[in-house]
Amino acid sequence: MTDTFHQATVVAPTPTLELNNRGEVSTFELIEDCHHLGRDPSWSDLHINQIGWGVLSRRQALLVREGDNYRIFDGDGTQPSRNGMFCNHTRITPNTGLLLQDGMQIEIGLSPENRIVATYHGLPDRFPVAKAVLSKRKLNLRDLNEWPVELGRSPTPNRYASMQLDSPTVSRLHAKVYRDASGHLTLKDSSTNGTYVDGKRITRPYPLTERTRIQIGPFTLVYEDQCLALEDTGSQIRLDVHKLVRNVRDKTGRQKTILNNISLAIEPGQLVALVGGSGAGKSTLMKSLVGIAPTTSGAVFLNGDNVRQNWGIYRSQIGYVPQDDIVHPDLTVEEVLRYACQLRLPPDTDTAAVLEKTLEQIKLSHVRHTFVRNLSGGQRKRVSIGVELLADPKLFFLDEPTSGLDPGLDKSMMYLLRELADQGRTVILVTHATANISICDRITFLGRGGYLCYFGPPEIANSFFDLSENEDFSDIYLKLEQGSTNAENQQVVTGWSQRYLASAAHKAYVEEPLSPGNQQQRSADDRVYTGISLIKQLMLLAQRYLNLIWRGRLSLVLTLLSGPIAIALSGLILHQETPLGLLDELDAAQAPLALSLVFVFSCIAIWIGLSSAVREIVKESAIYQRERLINLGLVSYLGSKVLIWLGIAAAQSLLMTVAIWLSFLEHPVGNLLPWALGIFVTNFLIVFASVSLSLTISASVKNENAANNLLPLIMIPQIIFSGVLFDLSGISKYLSWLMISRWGVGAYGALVDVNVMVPDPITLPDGTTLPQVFAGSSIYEATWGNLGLNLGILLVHGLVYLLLALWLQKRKDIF
Ligand SMILES: Nc1ncnc2c1ncn2[C@@H]1O[C@H](COP(=O)(O)OP(=O)(O)OP(=O)(O)O)[C@@H](O)[C@H]1O
Repeated sequence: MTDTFHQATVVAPTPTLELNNRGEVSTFELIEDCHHLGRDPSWSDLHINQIGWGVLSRRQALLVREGDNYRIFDGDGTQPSRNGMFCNHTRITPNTGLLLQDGMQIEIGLSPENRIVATYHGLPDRFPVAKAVLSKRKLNLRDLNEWPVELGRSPTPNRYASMQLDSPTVSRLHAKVYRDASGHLTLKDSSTNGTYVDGKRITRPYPLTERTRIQIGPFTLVYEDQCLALEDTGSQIRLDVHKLVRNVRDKTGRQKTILNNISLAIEPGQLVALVGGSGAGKSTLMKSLVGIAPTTSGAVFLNGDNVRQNWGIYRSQIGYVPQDDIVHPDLTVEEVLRYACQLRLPPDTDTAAVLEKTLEQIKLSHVRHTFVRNLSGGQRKRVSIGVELLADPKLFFLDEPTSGLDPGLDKSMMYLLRELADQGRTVILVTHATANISICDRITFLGRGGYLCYFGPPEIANSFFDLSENEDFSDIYLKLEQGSTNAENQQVVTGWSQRYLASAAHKAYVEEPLSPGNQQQRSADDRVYTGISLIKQLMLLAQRYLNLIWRGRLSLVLTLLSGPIAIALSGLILHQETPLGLLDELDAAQAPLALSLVFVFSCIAIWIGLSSAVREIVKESAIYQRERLINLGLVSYLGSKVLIWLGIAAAQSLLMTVAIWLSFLEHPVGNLLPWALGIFVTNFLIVFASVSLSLTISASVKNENAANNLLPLIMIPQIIFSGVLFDLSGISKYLSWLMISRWGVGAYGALVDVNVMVPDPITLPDGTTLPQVFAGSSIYEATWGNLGLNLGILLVHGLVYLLLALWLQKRKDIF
């Protein structure tokens, strides 16, 4: 037996590039040092010229060997391709390109309906590729024998027919795919935040067809060839801003442009500052990027999707901290975060764990039990940031997060934002503080009139604006403010803007990386979904509101006591009179006195109702706007206020009834129903109608001052048109129908039965009768019909005001 020695031939595997165009696959071996990919036969050696591959440019990519692998450049290496190439939504540029690693996927074009996915199979790399790049997964449904397929944050353990989609906004069992006897597949949503198909939230079982795109939280799945494939983990968001223009009318009605043809390309993971002089248009630009401000022309694309048309999908992936604080000052840090967590995240979320993680992220664990109002400005901003971080957004907008902070806090805030960007988030902030601007990846300098004067790395800005050695970043502001008149200054600004458009920086940082969005028009899904059930949201909001009211309990006590005190004072003045009880011998002065007293009761109840709730909506309008953009239901929001105020109104009415009982020895007769019950019900309905009216005022004004100023204007007609001080006839009679006081006094008058207190008129010997101060009125008739009418109309007043408040709030909706 001879030993044979087989020499093993080590064959170096050849890297390949596999192009997948909606199921049609072309594979190329990469053997040369340099390859050209495209449809141009004279230029490309990796050449494709088949029908249906139009998304590929004539000169799509250049591949140059680098070590064991290839570096890929967009276009021909100098000019970018038409549809661009992306890795994890970051555009590959013609200049620096991207070093390919085994398993990497490159997308050619951003349109989900029409793009090519190129997979590079190279030599396994010593350095692992970022997890997100390789996290594409596929579930073959063809041979599955367990149904349904579970999709969610935490599907049943050890279940093969499942896909785990780990994000705070995804429910544990978010959606399921069922198969019927004939093999048809149906997608059913069982989530809080919704399952979307092609941009629309599904509200009933959805039959899956070839290339159905399912969006669950940040994840995108595609059903294709009987497989469910994870197309995008949504862990990275790029922003492409195309020629944004916003025209508005100024006070004189003249049209003015506040955003002037702005284009930007913001890559995933970048920290971008929007800077410029006051009124340059930074906040307007930011709101347009968030998608909450309209634009006259142009569009903003997130990963290729038009933000306004796809708001429903991106809503949970966008964090937005506006200029005003979006947290209640009378809650503790932990309470703010807990309520936000319960309102925004699925009910099966581990709230405690999310809270801990967020507190750590914003570095506020040590002040978790401190009231927000007792925090420093920087800490308060961090709480607002924390509220937004709960849902782990991949795109973060902050409007002046460092305003009013000292230099140290400004620095630590900027470093916090840098950290967030380094974790893969795209962070965009408006700022006036430029001391730490150098840690940003891009700065966007706007000049007056919304002109883009610079967009690029901070280190190049100085040379672009010709700053001398003695000048620093703040001198750019001065350069853009030059000119002694508005017209001169505008010329300076447009000069810089034109210079930028013609610059190499514009080519490198805007033109080349800017990607065409998905141009398919889609009607926006503009409904607000509450996520958790309406009742649950109502109870949560009511609980939060009660908590807030309890924190201001001194004013609550004053509200509760003011009615009884006013009644006690009236009782003190009238201690020798019997205004409410029926006298054995009728007295002409009693009925007017009784009317004056019930008029006072009525005014007290109206004032209490009006004054206590008139600031309740307007004072939290920033919080409302932000929460409404996420999932706040209108009915549950207003309902929570009404629910609490109904409770307070009941307590007030009870205390007032007790005060009447104690202050006046003679009580009304109570022919229709026990007097105490009647007074309680009347008082309750007056307070209810007044609170509803005050909520309407609160919903209609811009600030708390305006609400306060309106109070006397609302109260005075209630006094004048009550029907007690003056006789009402003609138009004033009809106007009085609009007053709560008219019906309040009517109900009290019927209960006290003021008509029966009126003695017969005195007849003179000549047969004429002496005129009476008060001769009785049908308004105070003590019948069930009249009492019911007065109480019923008080109820109608309350309900109509609430509907009005609802409508006013709805009008504030952006979507
Ligand atoms: N809806 C609107 N109608 C009319 N003018 C508007 C409207 N929105 C903004 N403006 C005007 O557009 C300009 C830019 O406003 P914007 O708030 O975006 O500026 P800014 O750069 O953020 O200013 P600041 O730094 O002072 O906050 C201002 O002159 C503002 O008055």
